[in-house]
Parts: sequence; C-alpha cells; structure tokens
Amino acid sequence: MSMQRLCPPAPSLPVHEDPFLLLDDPFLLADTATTRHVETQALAAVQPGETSLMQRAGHALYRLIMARYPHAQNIWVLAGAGNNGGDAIVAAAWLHKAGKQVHVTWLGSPAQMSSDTTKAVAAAQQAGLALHPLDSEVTLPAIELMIDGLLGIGLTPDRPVSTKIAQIIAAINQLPAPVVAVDLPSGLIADTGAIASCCVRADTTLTFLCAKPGLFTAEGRAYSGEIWLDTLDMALSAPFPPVARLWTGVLPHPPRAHNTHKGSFGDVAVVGGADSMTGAAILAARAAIGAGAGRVYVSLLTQSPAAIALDTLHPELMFRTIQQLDISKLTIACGCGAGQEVAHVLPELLRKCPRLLLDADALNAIAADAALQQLLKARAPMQMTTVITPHPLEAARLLNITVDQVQTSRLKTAKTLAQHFGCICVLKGSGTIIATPRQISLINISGNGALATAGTGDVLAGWLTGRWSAFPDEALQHNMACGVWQHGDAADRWQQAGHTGPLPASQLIDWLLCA
Ligand SMILES: NC(=O)C1=CN([C@@H]2O[C@H](COP(=O)(O)OP(=O)(O)OC[C@H]3O[C@@H](n4cnc5c(N)ncnc54)[C@H](O)[C@@H]3O)[C@@H](O)[C@H]2O)[C@H](O)CC1
Ligand SMILES: [K+]
Repeated sequence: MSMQRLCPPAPSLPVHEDPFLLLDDPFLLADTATTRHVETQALAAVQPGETSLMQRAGHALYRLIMARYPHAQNIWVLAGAGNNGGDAIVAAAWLHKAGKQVHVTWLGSPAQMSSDTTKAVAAAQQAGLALHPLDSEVTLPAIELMIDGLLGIGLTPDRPVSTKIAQIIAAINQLPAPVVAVDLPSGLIADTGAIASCCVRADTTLTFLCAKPGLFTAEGRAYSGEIWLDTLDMALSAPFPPVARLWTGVLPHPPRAHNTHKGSFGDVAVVGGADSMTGAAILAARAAIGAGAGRVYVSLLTQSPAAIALDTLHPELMFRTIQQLDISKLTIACGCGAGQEVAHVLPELLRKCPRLLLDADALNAIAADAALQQLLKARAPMQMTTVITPHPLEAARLLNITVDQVQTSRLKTAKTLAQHFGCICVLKGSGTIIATPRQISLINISGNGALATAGTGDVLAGWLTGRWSAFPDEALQHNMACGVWQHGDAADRWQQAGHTGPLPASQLIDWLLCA
C-alpha cells in the first residue's frame, strides 16, 4: 500500500479494532510525537543506497500533482526552511524535469539545512532549477498551481506563525490557483486541527507516513481539501499507539426479519420540547422512528394547554406524560428543546433509565448542577449506559472551560468528558468525535456545512437513540459512530445533488431515510 485517498474515502471500508498503528491501516491517526517515532524508525530502516524518505515524499508529491493537475504548467513552489520545504523542493525538481515552468521560493539557508534537505537542494540546482529567496519577484506569467511546503509537523503549536510566513500564506490564499499542501496545510496544527493564527487553504493535501488527526477535525476539513496519504513504502516492525481512528461508513445489518414485530426493536421516548420549543422534540422523535425504533413516545415538557398531542404528519408518534411511561424499559433521548424544565425530570431519568442519551438543554442543566453531575457519574457503576451529544459550547459548560479550549483540543475534550462522566461522548462539530472512557476515539469523516442549521442536532439525537433501540447488541461506540456517519452522509448526498444552502432539519430526516 503506498498512496491512497482518505477523504472523501472509498466506500465500504473495514472496521478495525486493532489498538496499534500499523502502516497498512491508513485510518489510524497518529499524533506528532508518534509520527516522530515512526519517522525515526522509518529513517533507521532505510538501507544505504535506498532512496531517502524525503526523496520518496517529494516523488509521491510529484506523482499526485501529475495525476490531479496534469495541465498545470506554471507552478509556484513555496518551500520553508525545514524538511517540509525539502519535500517540496524534491517535487519541484521532478516537475522541472517533466518540462513544467517551476518557480521555487525558498526560505531556507545552507547553514540550517538537514542533510536530506541539503541533498534535495543540491539535486535541484544540478538539474538547473533555481531556488529564489522570498524578496525576488515571482516571474511566472500566470500561476496555475501552488505547492505549499512552508510548514509541516515542525510548526510550533504554541506560537503564532511568523509575520513573514503569515504574509506568504495570505498571498497564497488570495490567488485563484489551486493549492497542494505538503503533509499539512501550513499553519494547521497536526494534533488538534486548530490553526496557529493563519493557515493555507489547500485544495489537496498529501500527508506522509501516517495520517494526522488535525486534518480531520476542528479546522482541518476546511483547510485540507481532498486528503491523500502516502506511507513512503515503509514496513514498520514496532507498532505504535494511535490517537484516534477515522470512521468512514456504516456496519452492515441484516434486513429486518419477516417474523419480527414492533416489540423487536424497542421503545424510545423523547423527553424535551418546553414552551415554544416543541419542534425540537418532534424532530428527534421522527428521526428515532426512522432510525429503526419499534415505538416512539414523545413526552413534552411544555405546560401550554395548546401543546400538540398529535403529529399529524407522523401519527405513529405517541404523546405521553413522563408519569405515563415506564422509564426503566425505555431508551430515552432527553434534552431537545427542553429548556429549564428539564432539570425537574433529570433526577428520575438519571436514576432509572437504563439507556439514556443526553443532549442540549439536558447537558446545560447538568453543567449547572453538581447534584445532577453526581447522578450522571453514578450511572456507569450501576450498569446504566449514557451517551452525551454536546456541541462545543455545551462541552465547554460541562467542563467549565472555554469554547476555544474545546475546539483547540477536541480529541482530549471528548475523552475527558467520556472518562469524567463514564459515558460515550459524541462531540459535535466538523469532524465529530465519538469517545469512550477506554477505547480508541473515532473521528467521523462525513458531513459538511449544510448541517449548520437549527434542528439538525435534534435529528442526530433522535437518530442515534433510534439506532440504539433497534440495534441494542451492536457495540455502542460503533453504533453511535454509524449513526453520526449517516447523519453527515445525508448532508453529503444533499450537496452532491446540487444543493448549496443549509439542509433543513425536517428534510434531513427524509435524506437519512433514503440512503
Ligand atoms: N524527516 C524525514 O525524513 C521526513 C520528513 N518529512 C517532512 O518533514 C516535515 C517536518 O519537518 P521539520 O523540519 O521537522 O519541520 P517543518 O518543515 O514542518 O518546519 C520547521 C521550520 O518551521 C519553523 N517554524 C516552526 N514554527 C513556526 C512558526 N510558528 N512560525 C514560523 N516558522 C515556524 C521552524 O523554525 C523551522 O524552520 C514533515 O511535515 C514532512 O513534510 C517527510 O514526511 C519525509 C520524511
Ligand atoms: K505544508
């Protein structure tokens, strides 16, 4: 296995439970420390006379450019002072040999080069390719492609990008030509997907050795474009622990058998919908029945006598008060549009409901009340299972940190929440994370900005609860990851059908149902 596209992924990918990073499983993600280990081991494994890793990386980059942008003649290569720049210079030399008009701007200096970069620079110059300092004019008639080799995993995450590089990044982002990023878009932090003050907006990213989590969550998806991985033909002897795994599809289920009935797929209740927010609970309930639950009850928290008692479009939904339900037998989604009233019902639900998904206002109520937090923590030791589905602001409230702290460490935040409350945490946002206290975290790959509209979170809560009810024997983390993937996939199909705006939540359910 050498080069392959990770995002958008190929269909029907296998699910691995292997807790170690092996280079034949491209969907395991490594943080920078692990990548450096892999790099050290890979460097040691290169035999004298074999091509260096930098040569392999540069040649892989060249091949991808020739395949993806075959008609680009005038190419501007931006090479930083480190090995990321070295990779770009190797590719530039190949492009030059192939007859392309290549202009290289190089920020490095002979005094500060790694030995691989020294060789790359010498080889490029021998081939007749000039490396220009930053202040020289770019002479290409019209740039048709840019190669971003400014910064890779050597970016220091805790300081802003230097002014000089920030100016180049601004220039790259203003030009209309497509950008191919080397290893990472420059400015993206490999471990988190946060950006260090500014970042190249790439159309294609070719990452090396192992895929990095930052490409797939937080700002990563927005800045990386199409993501490719090249493992540089390394076969590593020692496995390393991955930091997360990409989740790229659904697990197959047998079709609903003939001799089943509604009781075979469990009962769901949606508890939510305070005054003027009943729609949120209805959306969740409609999604739950669509996801496969046998029966779905709606328990509205509104006190309004005018509250609906029938969903005329979905008369299969049953409206009951919470007192009319046997919560010890239900899978419950609680919180959608639930307002402050939810605090009154949460103690009972937290104590008695065996399978409880908490969303939105339920999470806000728990964040504000230490006693509810204790009740939530007490569930796991009593074999009661909880899924929480916070968006970044709700996650921040639960941990008493800022949204920025959540978004600059999404993997860590999701894991902390899962461990702290003994639950599965589905941290929403671009690159949704599905974390458990002990298993490897999953990063969902599907979805897009069409989901950034009111009610789509309620649909997700209901959809996940419906899946939980319908497939109670499926490993819960995988079950939730499948549901998250379907939710994003519906939005991807919506865009592929030519829609450019938001996907209204009620229509999202229709798109989920016609997968
Ligand atoms: N070693 C190998 O064989 C391979 C490496 N590959 C590529 O190498 C880079 C990582 O290279 P490294 O030299 O460690 O770091 P960078 O090139 O990413 O950057 C170092 C460079 O950047 C400066 N710097 C750091 N932080 C900032 C900042 N905030 N603002 C401005 N400048 C900053 C730092 O001072 C250095 O000058 C990896 O990504 C791969 O592309 C290949 O994978 C092949 C094998
Ligand atoms: K880069």
